[in-house]
Amino acid sequence: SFVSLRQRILSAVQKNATRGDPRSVIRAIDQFCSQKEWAMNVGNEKGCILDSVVSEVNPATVLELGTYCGYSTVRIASLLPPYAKFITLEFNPDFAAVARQVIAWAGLEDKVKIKPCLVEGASSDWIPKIKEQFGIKTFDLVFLDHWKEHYLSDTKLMEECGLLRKGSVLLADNVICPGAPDYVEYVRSSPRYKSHYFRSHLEYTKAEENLWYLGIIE
Ligand SMILES: O=C(NCCNC(=O)c1cc(-c2ccc(F)cc2)cc(O)c1O)c1cc(O)ncn1
Ligand SMILES: [Mg+2]
Repeated sequence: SFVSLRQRILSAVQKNATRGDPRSVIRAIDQFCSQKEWAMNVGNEKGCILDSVVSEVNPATVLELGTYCGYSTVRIASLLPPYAKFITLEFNPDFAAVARQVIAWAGLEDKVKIKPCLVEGASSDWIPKIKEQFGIKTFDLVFLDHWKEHYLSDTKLMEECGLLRKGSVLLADNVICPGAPDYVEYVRSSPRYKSHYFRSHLEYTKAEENLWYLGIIE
């Protein structure tokens, strides 16, 4: 019967990565997606930029919007300090099902140290509930990688829900391809944000892409 791309990615992880070794899970996905089939993981080039931002911010609270197969979830979770709280939201239940298994294979599900809490459902439904559900006041880091047309509305929603503070960092994937022009326009013209971008390429291709970094200054 037909095996979906997400299932083939999971099989590649289970076949080629070592249980409990997050780096081998990342390597297995990158090898599959560069040698066999393209998939919309953030990839290794942008992934190294993500790693450097996570290491610099050293966040106690992280929100990821758009889990997909859990590739960036594993990258982020493997760099977090033991006390960190990490929530990743995925709308698509099929993606979430694969991500749970990829995160478990990396050993991050079991580790007391970090338990990325994978929440299924629309970000706009979940964002207003996060404070009470997870006992989180504000996020030190938000990684936006979900529907590109929801970047702006979800950022405004996070502001309204008081989930962002002075010093919070937002990192957005795909501001060029597929693109989030309204989001870029809003944050660039807002006095609340100091923004700049990291030049990179669309995962597993040579197409120009940027990761858009936002520091909240007010
Ligand atoms: O979050 C959901 N989809 C993934 C968002 N991510 C993307 O769409 C995405 C796309 C691309 C991309 C780039 C070039 C190209 F030719 C095709 C796709 C790259 C990326 O790096 C992404 O991150 C989703 C799905 C659904 O059915 N319901 C609710 N949410
Ligand atoms: Mg992306």
